[in-house]
Amino acid sequence: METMKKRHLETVQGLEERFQITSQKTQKWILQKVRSYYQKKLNALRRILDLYQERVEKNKAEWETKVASLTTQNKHLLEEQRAERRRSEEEALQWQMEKNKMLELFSKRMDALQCHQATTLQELQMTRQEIGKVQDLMVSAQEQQEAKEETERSDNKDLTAQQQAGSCSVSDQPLEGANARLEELKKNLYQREREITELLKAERRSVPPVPHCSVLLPTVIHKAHAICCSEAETRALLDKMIEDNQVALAEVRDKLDHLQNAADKSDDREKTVDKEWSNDSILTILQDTLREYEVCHVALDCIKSGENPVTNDCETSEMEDIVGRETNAHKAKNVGQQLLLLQDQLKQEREDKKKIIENYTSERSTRKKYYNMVEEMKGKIRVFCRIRPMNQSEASQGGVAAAVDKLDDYSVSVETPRGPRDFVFDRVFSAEASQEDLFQDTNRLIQSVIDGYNVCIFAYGQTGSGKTFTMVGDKDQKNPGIMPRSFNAIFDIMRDNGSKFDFKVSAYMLELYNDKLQDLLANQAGETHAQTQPRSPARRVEIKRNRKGVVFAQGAETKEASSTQELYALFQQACANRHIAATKMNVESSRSHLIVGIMVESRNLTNGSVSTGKLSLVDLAGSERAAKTGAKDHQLKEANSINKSLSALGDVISALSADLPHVPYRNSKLTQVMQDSLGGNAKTLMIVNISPSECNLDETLTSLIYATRVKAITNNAQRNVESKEIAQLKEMVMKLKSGQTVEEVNF
Ligand SMILES: Nc1ncnc2c1ncn2[C@@H]1O[C@H](COP(=O)(O)OP(=O)(O)OP(=O)(O)O)[C@@H](O)[C@H]1O
Repeated sequence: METMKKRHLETVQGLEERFQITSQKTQKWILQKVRSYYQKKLNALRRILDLYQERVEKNKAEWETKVASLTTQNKHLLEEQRAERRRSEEEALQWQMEKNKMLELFSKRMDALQCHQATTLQELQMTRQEIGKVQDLMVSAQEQQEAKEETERSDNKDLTAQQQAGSCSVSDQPLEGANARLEELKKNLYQREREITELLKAERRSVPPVPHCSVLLPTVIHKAHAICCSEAETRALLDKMIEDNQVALAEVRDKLDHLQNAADKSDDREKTVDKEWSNDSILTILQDTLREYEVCHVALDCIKSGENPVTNDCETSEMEDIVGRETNAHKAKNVGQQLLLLQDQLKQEREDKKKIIENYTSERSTRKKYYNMVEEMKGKIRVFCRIRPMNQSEASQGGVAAAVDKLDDYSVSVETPRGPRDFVFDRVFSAEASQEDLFQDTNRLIQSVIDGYNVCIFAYGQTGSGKTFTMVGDKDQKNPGIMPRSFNAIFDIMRDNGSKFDFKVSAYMLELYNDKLQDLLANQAGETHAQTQPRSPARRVEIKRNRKGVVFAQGAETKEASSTQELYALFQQACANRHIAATKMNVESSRSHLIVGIMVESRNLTNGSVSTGKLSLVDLAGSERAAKTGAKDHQLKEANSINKSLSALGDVISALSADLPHVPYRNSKLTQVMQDSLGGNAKTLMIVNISPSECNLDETLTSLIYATRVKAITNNAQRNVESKEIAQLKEMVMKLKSGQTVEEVNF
């Protein structure tokens, strides 16, 4: 038992020892396992941490670059903002200066007006004095007449009926003349008084404590008009007075002769003292009246012609001759002095008027300039009008007198059977204006193209009115038009900005002939066509619009040009391919619409942004009547197609100017081509060309009405500019589309 117990204990001990050994081993193993598990986990976590750290580092670096680029951009923006502020301050200063100038002009004009008012008052005073004198004269004449009649009745009752009648009518006549003159003078006086009251009222009404040009200008213009009108009225009155005076003078002379004859005869027959006295007194009255009329006549003539009045010895003696007697010399001198005064006043008034007109014209120009600027800012299409010189055929048909007249830089007047009709445009160019003059006002738009705007310049007008001359120039290019001048201007501006921008110029040139778009650059250079024969079909050209609404010609050959010469060579190639033919109205009539598109891409070297401007230059074919141009067969077809497209253009213009919801752009290819220029996002300039001749009056009026409607259309010009990143992405897309490989780009 003891042995069994001992063995059992030994076994238990052994088991316990084995268990301990096993459990120690297991524990170690488990510990090892756990350790290696956690070690692995730790390693994995370390790797993840490393990765995260790597990423954080990378992100940090990226953010730092971004922050750096944003800081630079911000710096640029701040600089730009500062420059902008400086510019606007300068502009504000300029505006202020202009405003001050206008105020100064206004105050000068007010002075002139006040001067005019003072002169008019003086004139009134003198007219009153004159009326007083005439009234005195009338009273004394009437008294003399009554006294004479009294004497005649009592002392000389046997005077012949004929003599009585003669003397009566003779003595009544001057009174009637004087009465009429008095009435006229009174009328004149009342009118001047009314004018002055009105002027004073207007002045009181229109002068606010701090005058504002826009409020004052209409009043000033109104006053200037009123002065012009009053001057014209005064002239008319003066003419009438001279006329009446002449009639009265002739009548008095006749009567005087008649009376003298009668007196001579009666002298022979009956030489009674009473009769002599009577005839003498009548003669004296008549002679005095005659003298007065003569003096009046000379005075009126002097006033009218603006000559010096009778003041020096020689002239005084002339006056004395007119007056005829020593006793009247004194009177004549008085009249001479009055005339001198009147002359001075008249001279002063003329000078005032001249000044007012000058001020008015300069102010009108300034006003129009600012008005145009505001209109341009609003996005209004600008319209210039150009009058062509009269050609030989017009001169032979309707004479050299023009039916169209340039009133000033902004208005043109057309003489219609119903009277003159005026049209106002952004600029009006007369027949004498040179190509240079016209382009000076167009140049600003070329800068806009470089800045990334879409610009369209097109010429419109009847056939032979000078569209091609304006857009292209003459045949031998002695007077180049807008197109070649624009090419020069583009490259000039590019040269000036070469240090800040990288430029790329490309162009397409199309013609719209018989409602088909033809690519004028698709043919080989130098290849010319039989001018009226249709060309072999080239690649199909279609008009498309991009997402921004900018029109482009899909399928048209777009060629790059690196200099004016290269661009001009392309243009010459296009012109050589154009359809031109002789018509009755024009020996070189364009039978198609010419469309030149020049794209200018400018990459800003500082911030990498890219802007793309497009200049569309359009020389439209002329509207024409078959009867006038003598079109037949295929020329008639061409003319119909031209008129159809122009009528579609007219419909688009009508819809846009009337703000209709639907604009029928799709009715013609021409309107599709010009969609972004009319009511689109382009800055547009229309040049309406007109003939000066009366024989083209209907067409001229139609063109001007058409152009006036275009003036009402508003575009929404926007810059086409993209950031560096977008430009790069676009470039990549283009390369990928054309199958090229692209390098990875870090933004
Ligand atoms: N301002 C101008 N000064 C001198 N000559 C001019 C002027 N405008 C036009 N001409 C001349 O008048 C003629 C007709 O002009 P042009 O060919 O430019 O007319 P058009 O309007 O283009 O006609 P079409 O619509 O038929 O093509 C040309 O000989 C041209 O040289």
